[in-house]
Amino acid sequence: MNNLIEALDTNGYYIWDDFLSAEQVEDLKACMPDEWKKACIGRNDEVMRESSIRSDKIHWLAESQGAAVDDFLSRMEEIRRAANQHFYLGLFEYEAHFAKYEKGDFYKKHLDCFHGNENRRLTTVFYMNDAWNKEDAGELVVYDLDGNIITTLPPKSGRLFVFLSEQFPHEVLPTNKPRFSIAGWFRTNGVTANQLDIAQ
Ligand SMILES: O=C(O)CCC(=O)C(=O)O
Ligand SMILES: [Fe+2]
Repeated sequence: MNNLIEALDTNGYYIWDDFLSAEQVEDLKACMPDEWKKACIGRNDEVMRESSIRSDKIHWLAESQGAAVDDFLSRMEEIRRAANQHFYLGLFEYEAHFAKYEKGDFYKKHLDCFHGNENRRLTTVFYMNDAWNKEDAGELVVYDLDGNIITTLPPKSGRLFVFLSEQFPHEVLPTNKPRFSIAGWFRTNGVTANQLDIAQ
């Protein structure tokens, strides 16, 4: 946890390898649904099924989806507390979804705090893909606000990537095989009536 806080302070992001064990990853994958929804982009009142921007499918995390999900959410709660304690970020909510990218799926360059999601402050992406090889592609490419590439991350099992949502545009390159992850966001305030989370 100290490494995370230090790296966020210095660089604004942190790559936490082996955040969960292989066994824990398997338990989490077992909590994934049989049915997935096409991911959306846009404000709640003008939700676009914009398959030219992203083509993954998602399923929101909630309580009672299994012990592994509960454990994952409590680990995120620890991160939330530590971030608040050190940075006074005032984060008080975490929302997250499983994401499934099938062969050819991608998510073009974007910031996570776009229209209607301005209160997303800290992003987490957790990967659940065993034996990921270079030819499998599907890397996360992370940029700074000037457009320079900061890092290119294979979606390696057990890896948690944490970054300040407003500072790092990023994209998921088309994957050559099924790619599973949990993307999540710590927010600064609650969801209001006319500004429900947009990605459904
Ligand atoms: O899966 C990833 O590597 C990142 C996903 C992402 O950028 C998002 O869901 O906003
Ligand atoms: Fe994103």
